[in-house]
Amino acid sequence: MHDNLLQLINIHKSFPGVKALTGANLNVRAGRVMALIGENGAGKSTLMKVLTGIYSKDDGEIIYLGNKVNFKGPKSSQEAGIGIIHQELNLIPQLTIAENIFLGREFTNKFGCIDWKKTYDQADKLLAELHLTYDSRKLISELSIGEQQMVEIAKVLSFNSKVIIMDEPTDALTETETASLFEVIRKLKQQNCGIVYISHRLKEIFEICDDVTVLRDGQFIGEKTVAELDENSLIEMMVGRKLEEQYPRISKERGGVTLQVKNLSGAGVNNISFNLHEGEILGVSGLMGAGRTELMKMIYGANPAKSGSIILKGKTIKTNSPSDGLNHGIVYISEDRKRDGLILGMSVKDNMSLNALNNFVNQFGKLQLKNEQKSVDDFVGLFNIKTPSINQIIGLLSGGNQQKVAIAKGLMMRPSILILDEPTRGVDVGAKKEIYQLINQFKQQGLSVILVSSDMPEVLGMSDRILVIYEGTVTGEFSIRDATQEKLMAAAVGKAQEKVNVAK
Ligand SMILES: Nc1ncnc2c1ncn2[C@@H]1O[C@H](COP(=O)(O)OP(=O)(O)OP(=O)(O)O)[C@@H](O)[C@H]1O
Repeated sequence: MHDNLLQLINIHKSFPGVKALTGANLNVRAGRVMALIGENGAGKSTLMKVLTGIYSKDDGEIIYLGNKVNFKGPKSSQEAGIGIIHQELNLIPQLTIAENIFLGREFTNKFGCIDWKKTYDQADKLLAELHLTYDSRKLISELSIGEQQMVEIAKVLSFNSKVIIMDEPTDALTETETASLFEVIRKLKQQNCGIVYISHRLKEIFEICDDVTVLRDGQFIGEKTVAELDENSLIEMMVGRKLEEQYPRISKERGGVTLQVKNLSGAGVNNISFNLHEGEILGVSGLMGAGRTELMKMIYGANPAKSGSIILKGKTIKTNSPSDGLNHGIVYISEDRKRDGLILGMSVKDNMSLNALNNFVNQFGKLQLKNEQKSVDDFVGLFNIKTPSINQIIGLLSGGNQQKVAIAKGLMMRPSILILDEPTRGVDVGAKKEIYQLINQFKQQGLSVILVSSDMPEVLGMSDRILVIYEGTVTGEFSIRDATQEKLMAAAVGKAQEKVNVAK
Protein backbone atom coordinates (compact mmCIF):
# COMPACT_ATOMS: atom_id res chain seq x y z
CA MET A 1 0.00 0.00 0.00
CA HIS A 2 1.14 3.53 -0.66
CA ASP A 3 0.79 6.31 1.85
CA ASN A 4 -2.25 8.42 1.20
CA LEU A 5 -1.03 12.01 1.28
CA LEU A 6 -4.29 13.61 0.30
CA GLN A 7 -7.90 12.59 -0.13
CA LEU A 8 -10.74 14.64 -1.60
CA ILE A 9 -14.01 12.96 -0.76
CA ASN A 10 -17.42 13.57 -2.30
CA ILE A 11 -16.79 17.22 -3.19
CA HIS A 12 -19.70 19.34 -4.39
CA LYS A 13 -19.48 22.82 -5.88
CA SER A 14 -22.07 24.88 -7.75
CA PHE A 15 -21.87 28.23 -9.49
CA PRO A 16 -25.00 30.16 -10.47
CA GLY A 17 -26.62 27.96 -13.10
CA VAL A 18 -23.77 25.39 -13.18
CA LYS A 19 -23.16 22.32 -11.03
CA ALA A 20 -19.42 22.10 -11.55
CA LEU A 21 -18.79 19.23 -9.11
CA THR A 22 -21.30 16.68 -7.87
CA GLY A 23 -19.48 14.10 -5.80
CA ALA A 24 -15.87 14.26 -6.99
CA ASN A 25 -13.12 12.16 -5.35
CA LEU A 26 -9.36 12.19 -5.68
CA ASN A 27 -6.56 10.32 -3.89
CA VAL A 28 -2.94 11.39 -4.01
CA ARG A 29 -0.34 8.88 -2.82
CA ALA A 30 3.30 9.35 -1.89
CA GLY A 31 5.71 8.49 -4.69
CA ARG A 32 2.99 8.20 -7.31
CA VAL A 33 1.60 10.33 -10.12
CA MET A 34 -2.19 10.59 -10.30
CA ALA A 35 -3.61 11.67 -13.65
CA LEU A 36 -6.77 13.73 -13.37
CA ILE A 37 -8.64 13.57 -16.64
CA GLY A 38 -12.02 14.34 -18.15
CA GLU A 39 -13.61 16.20 -21.01
CA ASN A 40 -13.56 19.99 -21.21
CA GLY A 41 -15.72 21.34 -18.43
CA ALA A 42 -15.65 18.08 -16.45
CA GLY A 43 -14.57 19.97 -13.34
CA LYS A 44 -10.82 19.27 -13.08
CA SER A 45 -9.71 22.85 -12.53
CA THR A 46 -12.61 23.55 -10.18
CA LEU A 47 -11.62 20.56 -8.04
CA MET A 48 -8.06 21.89 -7.77
CA LYS A 49 -9.36 25.35 -6.91
CA VAL A 50 -11.53 23.86 -4.16
CA LEU A 51 -8.49 22.00 -2.84
CA THR A 52 -6.28 25.08 -2.74
CA GLY A 53 -9.00 27.23 -1.19
CA ILE A 54 -9.60 29.53 -4.17
CA TYR A 55 -13.22 28.30 -4.09
CA SER A 56 -15.01 27.14 -0.97
CA LYS A 57 -16.76 23.80 -1.38
CA ASP A 58 -20.51 23.30 -0.86
CA ASP A 59 -20.01 19.84 0.59
CA GLY A 60 -17.39 17.08 1.03
CA GLU A 61 -14.15 16.52 2.93
CA ILE A 62 -10.47 17.14 2.34
CA ILE A 63 -8.02 15.03 4.32
CA TYR A 64 -4.35 16.01 4.13
CA LEU A 65 -1.64 14.05 5.96
CA GLY A 66 -4.35 12.38 8.06
CA ASN A 67 -6.11 15.60 9.13
CA LYS A 68 -9.30 17.23 7.94
CA VAL A 69 -8.37 20.56 6.35
CA ASN A 70 -10.00 23.60 4.78
CA PHE A 71 -7.48 25.90 3.18
CA LYS A 72 -8.43 29.56 3.10
CA GLY A 73 -6.54 30.34 -0.08
CA PRO A 74 -3.54 29.37 -2.19
CA LYS A 75 -1.13 30.94 0.30
CA SER A 76 -2.24 28.67 3.14
CA SER A 77 -2.35 25.53 0.99
CA GLN A 78 1.11 26.38 -0.37
CA GLU A 79 2.54 26.86 3.09
CA ALA A 80 1.07 23.51 4.10
CA GLY A 81 2.96 21.86 1.24
CA ILE A 82 0.47 21.72 -1.64
CA GLY A 83 2.00 23.41 -4.66
CA ILE A 84 0.20 24.14 -7.89
CA ILE A 85 1.67 24.97 -11.25
CA HIS A 86 -1.00 26.69 -13.31
CA GLN A 87 -1.27 26.78 -17.06
CA GLU A 88 -0.91 30.53 -16.93
CA LEU A 89 2.42 31.18 -15.31
CA ASN A 90 2.41 33.64 -12.45
CA LEU A 91 5.96 34.95 -12.54
CA ILE A 92 6.96 38.61 -12.68
CA PRO A 93 8.98 39.11 -15.89
CA GLN A 94 10.96 42.14 -14.66
CA LEU A 95 12.38 40.29 -11.64
CA THR A 96 15.16 37.73 -11.49
CA ILE A 97 14.63 34.01 -11.07
CA ALA A 98 15.68 34.15 -7.40
CA GLU A 99 13.49 37.18 -6.66
CA ASN A 100 10.52 35.31 -8.12
CA ILE A 101 11.21 32.11 -6.21
CA PHE A 102 11.56 33.83 -2.83
CA LEU A 103 9.16 36.73 -3.43
CA GLY A 104 7.96 37.96 -0.04
CA ARG A 105 10.14 35.35 1.74
CA GLU A 106 13.60 36.72 0.98
CA PHE A 107 16.33 35.77 3.46
CA THR A 108 17.36 38.58 5.78
CA ASN A 109 20.60 39.22 7.64
CA LYS A 110 20.99 40.21 11.27
CA PHE A 111 20.31 43.87 10.40
CA GLY A 112 16.94 42.96 8.89
CA CYS A 113 18.12 43.70 5.36
CA ILE A 114 17.64 41.26 2.49
CA ASP A 115 20.57 38.85 2.32
CA TRP A 116 20.90 38.76 -1.45
CA LYS A 117 23.86 36.42 -1.43
CA LYS A 118 21.94 33.79 0.48
CA THR A 119 18.79 34.34 -1.60
CA TYR A 120 20.72 33.82 -4.84
CA ASP A 121 22.74 30.90 -3.42
CA GLN A 122 19.59 29.11 -2.31
CA ALA A 123 17.91 29.75 -5.65
CA ASP A 124 20.98 28.44 -7.51
CA LYS A 125 20.86 25.34 -5.35
CA LEU A 126 17.22 24.73 -6.24
CA LEU A 127 17.96 25.19 -9.94
CA ALA A 128 20.87 22.77 -9.71
CA GLU A 129 18.61 20.16 -8.12
CA LEU A 130 16.50 20.38 -11.27
CA HIS A 131 19.64 20.13 -13.43
CA LEU A 132 19.08 23.65 -14.72
CA THR A 133 22.22 25.40 -15.77
CA TYR A 134 21.08 29.02 -15.86
CA ASP A 135 22.01 31.61 -13.24
CA SER A 136 19.29 32.64 -10.78
CA ARG A 137 20.25 36.29 -11.46
CA LYS A 138 18.73 36.01 -14.92
CA LEU A 139 15.49 37.92 -15.54
CA ILE A 140 12.32 35.87 -16.07
CA SER A 141 11.66 37.83 -19.28
CA GLU A 142 14.81 36.28 -20.78
CA LEU A 143 13.53 32.72 -20.31
CA SER A 144 11.46 30.57 -22.65
CA ILE A 145 8.02 29.44 -21.48
CA GLY A 146 9.46 26.02 -20.71
CA GLU A 147 12.27 27.51 -18.65
CA GLN A 148 9.75 29.66 -16.79
CA GLN A 149 7.76 26.57 -16.01
CA MET A 150 10.89 25.03 -14.49
CA VAL A 151 11.25 28.12 -12.31
CA GLU A 152 7.66 27.61 -11.13
CA ILE A 153 8.62 24.07 -10.21
CA ALA A 154 11.70 25.29 -8.35
CA LYS A 155 9.45 27.71 -6.48
CA VAL A 156 7.04 24.94 -5.52
CA LEU A 157 9.98 22.82 -4.33
CA SER A 158 11.27 25.70 -2.22
CA PHE A 159 8.15 25.32 -0.08
CA ASN A 160 9.08 21.67 0.51
CA SER A 161 5.83 20.72 -1.16
CA LYS A 162 4.53 17.21 -0.58
CA VAL A 163 1.77 17.39 -3.17
CA ILE A 164 2.41 19.03 -6.52
CA ILE A 165 -0.37 19.75 -8.97
CA MET A 166 0.50 20.29 -12.62
CA ASP A 167 -2.27 21.67 -14.83
CA GLU A 168 -1.57 20.88 -18.51
CA PRO A 169 2.15 21.38 -17.88
CA THR A 170 3.46 20.39 -21.30
CA ASP A 171 1.14 22.60 -23.34
CA ALA A 172 3.77 25.20 -24.09
CA LEU A 173 6.83 22.97 -23.86
CA THR A 174 9.11 21.72 -26.60
CA GLU A 175 9.88 18.01 -26.77
CA THR A 176 13.20 18.48 -24.99
CA GLU A 177 11.59 20.55 -22.27
CA THR A 178 8.88 17.91 -21.85
CA ALA A 179 11.55 15.24 -21.47
CA SER A 180 13.28 17.23 -18.73
CA LEU A 181 9.96 17.88 -16.99
CA PHE A 182 9.38 14.12 -16.92
CA GLU A 183 12.85 13.65 -15.44
CA VAL A 184 11.91 16.09 -12.69
CA ILE A 185 8.65 14.24 -12.05
CA ARG A 186 10.54 10.95 -11.68
CA LYS A 187 12.86 12.63 -9.21
CA LEU A 188 9.96 14.03 -7.22
CA LYS A 189 8.48 10.53 -7.04
CA GLN A 190 11.73 9.24 -5.57
CA GLN A 191 11.50 11.96 -2.94
CA ASN A 192 8.04 10.56 -2.07
CA CYS A 193 6.09 13.55 -3.33
CA GLY A 194 2.62 12.91 -4.69
CA ILE A 195 1.77 14.48 -8.03
CA VAL A 196 -1.53 15.37 -9.67
CA TYR A 197 -1.12 15.52 -13.43
CA ILE A 198 -3.90 17.16 -15.48
CA SER A 199 -3.60 16.63 -19.22
CA HIS A 200 -5.56 15.91 -22.38
CA ARG A 201 -2.55 14.21 -23.92
CA LEU A 202 -3.29 10.57 -23.37
CA LYS A 203 0.15 9.46 -24.51
CA GLU A 204 1.75 11.38 -21.65
CA ILE A 205 -0.55 9.74 -19.16
CA PHE A 206 0.70 6.33 -20.18
CA GLU A 207 4.27 7.57 -20.07
CA ILE A 208 4.45 9.35 -16.73
CA CYS A 209 1.40 8.55 -14.57
CA ASP A 210 0.77 5.60 -12.24
CA ASP A 211 -2.94 6.01 -11.55
CA VAL A 212 -5.84 7.74 -13.25
CA THR A 213 -8.93 9.46 -11.86
CA VAL A 214 -11.68 10.24 -14.34
CA LEU A 215 -14.30 12.98 -13.92
CA ARG A 216 -17.31 13.38 -16.18
CA ASP A 217 -19.82 16.24 -15.79
CA GLY A 218 -18.48 16.95 -12.31
CA GLN A 219 -18.88 13.36 -11.16
CA PHE A 220 -16.29 10.83 -10.11
CA ILE A 221 -16.35 8.05 -12.72
CA GLY A 222 -13.56 5.91 -11.34
CA GLU A 223 -9.95 5.43 -10.30
CA LYS A 224 -7.73 2.86 -11.97
CA THR A 225 -4.05 2.11 -12.27
CA VAL A 226 -2.54 2.99 -15.63
CA ALA A 227 -1.50 -0.65 -16.01
CA GLU A 228 -5.18 -1.68 -16.11
CA LEU A 229 -5.99 0.68 -18.99
CA ASP A 230 -5.31 1.22 -22.65
CA GLU A 231 -6.09 4.33 -24.70
CA ASN A 232 -9.50 3.06 -25.81
CA SER A 233 -10.73 2.08 -22.36
CA LEU A 234 -9.52 5.41 -20.98
CA ILE A 235 -11.41 7.35 -23.67
CA GLU A 236 -14.50 5.29 -22.96
CA MET A 237 -14.30 6.23 -19.28
CA MET A 238 -13.90 9.89 -20.18
CA VAL A 239 -16.64 10.29 -22.74
CA GLY A 240 -18.96 7.52 -21.58
CA ARG A 241 -19.03 5.83 -24.95
CA LYS A 242 -16.70 4.19 -27.43
CA LEU A 243 -15.09 6.67 -29.77
CA GLU A 244 -14.58 5.25 -33.21
CA GLU A 245 -12.10 6.53 -35.76
CA GLN A 246 -10.64 9.72 -34.29
CA TYR A 247 -9.91 11.32 -37.66
CA PRO A 248 -13.03 11.40 -39.83
CA ARG A 249 -11.23 12.03 -43.13
CA ILE A 250 -13.38 12.85 -46.14
CA SER A 251 -12.05 12.60 -49.64
CA LYS A 252 -12.92 15.41 -51.94
CA GLU A 253 -11.59 16.39 -55.31
CA ARG A 254 -9.69 19.61 -54.63
CA GLY A 255 -10.49 22.72 -56.67
CA GLY A 256 -8.29 25.40 -58.22
CA VAL A 257 -5.50 27.27 -56.46
CA THR A 258 -6.83 29.86 -54.01
CA LEU A 259 -3.61 31.01 -52.42
CA GLN A 260 -0.07 31.20 -53.76
CA VAL A 261 2.76 32.09 -51.45
CA LYS A 262 5.90 32.94 -53.41
CA ASN A 263 9.40 33.31 -51.98
CA LEU A 264 8.14 34.83 -48.76
CA SER A 265 10.85 36.03 -46.36
CA GLY A 266 10.89 38.03 -43.15
CA ALA A 267 11.55 37.48 -39.45
CA GLY A 268 11.76 33.72 -38.87
CA VAL A 269 10.73 32.91 -42.46
CA ASN A 270 13.20 32.22 -45.23
CA ASN A 271 12.09 32.05 -48.85
CA ILE A 272 8.95 29.95 -48.45
CA SER A 273 6.69 29.08 -51.39
CA PHE A 274 3.57 26.92 -51.56
CA ASN A 275 0.10 26.72 -53.08
CA LEU A 276 -3.21 26.09 -51.37
CA HIS A 277 -6.26 24.78 -53.20
CA GLU A 278 -9.98 25.16 -52.80
CA GLY A 279 -11.43 22.43 -50.59
CA GLU A 280 -8.00 21.35 -49.39
CA ILE A 281 -6.55 20.92 -45.93
CA LEU A 282 -2.85 21.71 -45.98
CA GLY A 283 -1.09 20.48 -42.85
CA VAL A 284 1.92 22.46 -41.67
CA SER A 285 4.13 20.40 -39.44
CA GLY A 286 7.37 21.11 -37.64
CA LEU A 287 8.76 21.53 -34.18
CA MET A 288 7.89 24.42 -31.93
CA GLY A 289 9.91 27.47 -32.89
CA ALA A 290 10.38 26.31 -36.51
CA GLY A 291 8.77 29.47 -37.88
CA ARG A 292 5.30 28.13 -38.62
CA THR A 293 3.43 30.76 -36.61
CA GLU A 294 5.67 33.51 -38.04
CA LEU A 295 4.80 32.34 -41.57
CA MET A 296 1.07 32.37 -40.82
CA LYS A 297 1.30 35.81 -39.22
CA MET A 298 2.98 37.11 -42.38
CA ILE A 299 0.23 35.68 -44.57
CA TYR A 300 -2.63 37.28 -42.68
CA GLY A 301 -0.85 40.55 -41.99
CA ALA A 302 0.28 40.53 -38.36
CA ASN A 303 4.00 40.33 -39.21
CA PRO A 304 5.60 42.26 -42.07
CA ALA A 305 7.19 40.39 -44.97
CA LYS A 306 10.56 41.63 -46.26
CA SER A 307 10.16 40.12 -49.70
CA GLY A 308 8.05 37.72 -51.71
CA SER A 309 4.40 37.80 -52.67
CA ILE A 310 1.00 36.52 -51.65
CA ILE A 311 -1.43 35.86 -54.47
CA LEU A 312 -5.08 35.30 -53.61
CA LYS A 313 -7.33 33.94 -56.35
CA GLY A 314 -4.91 35.21 -59.01
CA LYS A 315 -4.42 38.70 -57.56
CA THR A 316 -1.39 39.86 -55.62
CA ILE A 317 -2.50 41.19 -52.25
CA LYS A 318 -0.76 43.21 -49.59
CA THR A 319 -1.50 42.24 -46.02
CA ASN A 320 -0.01 44.96 -43.86
CA SER A 321 -2.28 44.41 -40.89
CA PRO A 322 -4.60 41.67 -39.61
CA SER A 323 -7.59 43.69 -40.77
CA ASP A 324 -6.18 43.56 -44.33
CA GLY A 325 -6.07 39.78 -43.96
CA LEU A 326 -9.64 39.69 -42.69
CA ASN A 327 -10.87 41.92 -45.51
CA HIS A 328 -9.42 39.41 -47.97
CA GLY A 329 -11.21 36.56 -46.19
CA ILE A 330 -8.08 35.19 -44.50
CA VAL A 331 -8.90 34.23 -40.95
CA TYR A 332 -6.26 33.14 -38.45
CA ILE A 333 -7.12 31.41 -35.20
CA SER A 334 -4.20 31.93 -32.87
CA GLU A 335 -2.52 29.18 -30.87
CA ASP A 336 -2.63 31.62 -27.97
CA ARG A 337 -6.37 32.11 -27.91
CA LYS A 338 -6.44 33.56 -24.42
CA ARG A 339 -4.06 36.36 -25.28
CA ASP A 340 -4.85 37.02 -28.96
CA GLY A 341 -8.26 35.65 -29.65
CA LEU A 342 -10.82 36.21 -26.96
CA ILE A 343 -11.97 39.04 -24.72
CA LEU A 344 -12.38 37.24 -21.43
CA GLY A 345 -14.72 39.76 -19.83
CA MET A 346 -17.22 39.58 -22.70
CA SER A 347 -20.00 37.05 -23.24
CA VAL A 348 -19.83 33.90 -25.36
CA LYS A 349 -22.17 35.51 -27.89
CA ASP A 350 -20.27 38.79 -28.20
CA ASN A 351 -16.93 37.02 -28.52
CA MET A 352 -18.18 34.68 -31.18
CA SER A 353 -19.86 37.25 -33.40
CA LEU A 354 -17.44 40.15 -32.78
CA ASN A 355 -15.82 40.08 -36.23
CA ALA A 356 -18.83 38.74 -38.10
CA LEU A 357 -21.46 41.36 -37.27
CA ASN A 358 -21.62 42.43 -40.94
CA ASN A 359 -23.19 39.08 -41.70
CA PHE A 360 -26.15 39.93 -39.51
CA VAL A 361 -26.93 43.39 -40.85
CA ASN A 362 -30.06 43.92 -42.97
CA GLN A 363 -30.27 46.09 -46.09
CA PHE A 364 -30.81 49.18 -43.92
CA GLY A 365 -27.62 48.58 -42.00
CA LYS A 366 -29.43 47.46 -38.85
CA LEU A 367 -28.11 44.56 -36.80
CA GLN A 368 -30.54 41.65 -36.79
CA LEU A 369 -30.08 40.47 -33.23
CA LYS A 370 -32.26 37.41 -33.77
CA ASN A 371 -30.08 36.18 -36.64
CA GLU A 372 -26.94 36.80 -34.62
CA GLN A 373 -28.36 34.87 -31.69
CA LYS A 374 -29.48 31.99 -33.90
CA SER A 375 -26.09 31.70 -35.52
CA VAL A 376 -24.35 31.70 -32.12
CA ASP A 377 -26.85 29.10 -30.84
CA ASP A 378 -26.13 26.92 -33.89
CA PHE A 379 -22.38 27.00 -33.25
CA VAL A 380 -22.83 26.32 -29.54
CA GLY A 381 -24.85 23.25 -30.55
CA LEU A 382 -22.47 22.13 -33.32
CA PHE A 383 -19.43 22.38 -31.08
CA ASN A 384 -21.23 21.10 -28.01
CA ILE A 385 -19.99 24.12 -26.05
CA LYS A 386 -20.75 23.68 -22.36
CA THR A 387 -22.16 26.98 -21.16
CA PRO A 388 -25.27 27.78 -19.14
CA SER A 389 -26.23 30.40 -21.73
CA ILE A 390 -24.74 32.31 -24.66
CA ASN A 391 -24.67 35.36 -22.39
CA GLN A 392 -22.22 33.73 -19.97
CA ILE A 393 -18.94 35.65 -19.52
CA ILE A 394 -16.43 33.63 -21.51
CA GLY A 395 -13.73 33.84 -18.83
CA LEU A 396 -15.93 31.61 -16.68
CA LEU A 397 -15.99 28.74 -19.19
CA SER A 398 -13.48 25.90 -18.93
CA GLY A 399 -10.32 26.31 -21.02
CA GLY A 400 -11.38 23.79 -23.66
CA ASN A 401 -14.77 25.39 -24.11
CA GLN A 402 -13.13 28.78 -24.59
CA GLN A 403 -11.10 27.28 -27.42
CA LYS A 404 -14.20 25.95 -29.11
CA VAL A 405 -15.66 29.47 -29.04
CA ALA A 406 -12.45 30.84 -30.61
CA ILE A 407 -12.70 28.40 -33.51
CA ALA A 408 -16.42 29.05 -33.97
CA LYS A 409 -15.61 32.77 -34.06
CA GLY A 410 -13.26 32.17 -37.00
CA LEU A 411 -15.75 30.08 -38.91
CA MET A 412 -18.53 32.60 -38.34
CA MET A 413 -16.59 35.10 -40.45
CA ARG A 414 -17.18 32.79 -43.42
CA PRO A 415 -13.55 32.94 -44.51
CA SER A 416 -12.20 31.71 -47.83
CA ILE A 417 -8.94 30.75 -46.15
CA LEU A 418 -8.96 29.51 -42.60
CA ILE A 419 -5.64 29.20 -40.77
CA LEU A 420 -5.83 27.13 -37.61
CA ASP A 421 -2.74 27.27 -35.39
CA GLU A 422 -2.70 24.31 -32.97
CA PRO A 423 -6.52 24.23 -32.95
CA THR A 424 -6.95 21.31 -30.57
CA ARG A 425 -4.38 22.13 -27.91
CA GLY A 426 -6.06 21.69 -24.53
CA VAL A 427 -9.17 20.22 -26.17
CA ASP A 428 -10.41 16.81 -25.03
CA VAL A 429 -10.65 13.77 -27.33
CA GLY A 430 -14.42 13.97 -27.83
CA ALA A 431 -14.37 17.68 -28.64
CA LYS A 432 -11.39 17.20 -30.96
CA LYS A 433 -13.44 14.92 -33.11
CA GLU A 434 -16.29 17.44 -33.21
CA ILE A 435 -13.83 20.11 -34.35
CA TYR A 436 -12.43 17.79 -37.06
CA GLN A 437 -15.92 17.02 -38.32
CA LEU A 438 -16.70 20.69 -38.57
CA ILE A 439 -13.46 21.49 -40.41
CA ASN A 440 -14.33 18.70 -42.86
CA GLN A 441 -17.80 20.07 -43.35
CA PHE A 442 -16.32 23.43 -44.37
CA LYS A 443 -13.74 21.71 -46.56
CA GLN A 444 -16.61 19.97 -48.35
CA GLN A 445 -18.06 23.41 -49.07
CA GLY A 446 -14.79 24.52 -50.66
CA LEU A 447 -13.00 26.25 -47.77
CA SER A 448 -9.19 26.18 -47.97
CA VAL A 449 -7.69 25.27 -44.63
CA ILE A 450 -4.15 25.53 -43.29
CA LEU A 451 -3.74 23.33 -40.26
CA VAL A 452 -0.63 24.13 -38.21
CA SER A 453 -0.08 21.41 -35.66
CA SER A 454 2.66 19.73 -33.66
CA ASP A 455 0.41 16.75 -33.18
CA MET A 456 1.63 14.29 -35.84
CA PRO A 457 -1.37 11.92 -35.77
CA GLU A 458 -3.64 14.96 -36.18
CA VAL A 459 -1.70 16.31 -39.17
CA LEU A 460 -1.58 12.86 -40.75
CA GLY A 461 -5.22 12.16 -39.97
CA MET A 462 -6.70 15.39 -41.31
CA SER A 463 -4.50 16.83 -44.07
CA ASP A 464 -4.57 16.24 -47.81
CA ARG A 465 -1.01 17.45 -48.17
CA ILE A 466 1.67 18.30 -45.60
CA LEU A 467 4.46 20.88 -45.56
CA VAL A 468 7.21 20.54 -43.01
CA ILE A 469 9.02 23.65 -41.81
CA TYR A 470 12.42 23.71 -40.18
CA GLU A 471 14.28 26.89 -39.22
CA GLY A 472 12.03 29.02 -41.40
CA THR A 473 12.32 26.93 -44.58
CA VAL A 474 10.29 24.13 -46.14
CA THR A 475 12.22 20.88 -45.68
CA GLY A 476 9.55 18.50 -46.86
CA GLU A 477 6.32 18.38 -48.81
CA PHE A 478 4.31 15.19 -48.80
CA SER A 479 1.06 14.05 -50.32
CA ILE A 480 -0.97 12.23 -47.72
CA ARG A 481 -0.36 8.93 -49.54
CA ASP A 482 3.40 9.20 -49.00
CA ALA A 483 3.49 10.83 -45.59
CA THR A 484 4.54 8.85 -42.54
CA GLN A 485 5.35 9.94 -39.02
CA GLU A 486 9.03 9.04 -39.59
CA LYS A 487 9.30 11.12 -42.77
CA LEU A 488 7.66 14.12 -41.10
CA MET A 489 9.97 13.83 -38.11
CA ALA A 490 13.07 13.58 -40.29
CA ALA A 491 12.06 16.73 -42.16
CA ALA A 492 11.12 18.49 -38.91
CA VAL A 493 14.65 18.13 -37.60
CA GLY A 494 16.07 19.30 -40.90
CA LYS A 495 17.26 15.90 -42.10
CA ALA A 496 15.28 15.41 -45.30
CA GLN A 497 16.62 18.32 -47.29
CA GLU A 498 15.23 17.23 -50.66
CA LYS A 499 11.59 17.86 -51.31
CA VAL A 500 9.36 14.97 -52.19
CA ASN A 501 7.65 15.83 -55.43
CA VAL A 502 3.92 16.04 -55.30
CA ALA A 503 1.43 17.50 -57.72
CA LYS A 504 1.03 21.15 -56.90
N1 LIG B 1 -16.16 30.91 -11.56
C1 LIG B 1 -17.05 30.21 -12.28
N2 LIG B 1 -18.29 30.69 -12.48
C2 LIG B 1 -19.19 30.00 -13.20
N3 LIG B 1 -18.96 28.78 -13.74
C3 LIG B 1 -17.75 28.25 -13.59
C4 LIG B 1 -16.71 28.93 -12.85
N4 LIG B 1 -15.61 28.15 -12.86
C5 LIG B 1 -15.92 27.04 -13.56
N5 LIG B 1 -17.21 27.10 -13.99
C6 LIG B 1 -17.92 26.05 -14.75
O1 LIG B 1 -17.72 24.81 -14.11
C7 LIG B 1 -17.59 23.75 -15.06
C8 LIG B 1 -16.29 22.99 -14.80
O2 LIG B 1 -15.20 23.78 -15.26
P1 LIG B 1 -13.66 23.41 -15.07
O3 LIG B 1 -12.87 24.61 -15.48
O4 LIG B 1 -13.45 22.88 -13.71
O5 LIG B 1 -13.49 22.24 -16.14
P2 LIG B 1 -12.17 21.46 -16.61
O6 LIG B 1 -12.44 20.02 -16.42
O7 LIG B 1 -10.98 22.04 -15.93
O8 LIG B 1 -12.16 21.77 -18.17
P3 LIG B 1 -10.95 22.00 -19.28
O9 LIG B 1 -10.39 20.68 -19.61
O10 LIG B 1 -11.69 22.57 -20.47
O11 LIG B 1 -9.97 22.98 -18.68
C9 LIG B 1 -17.68 24.40 -16.42
O12 LIG B 1 -19.00 24.25 -16.89
C10 LIG B 1 -17.36 25.85 -16.16
O13 LIG B 1 -17.98 26.68 -17.10
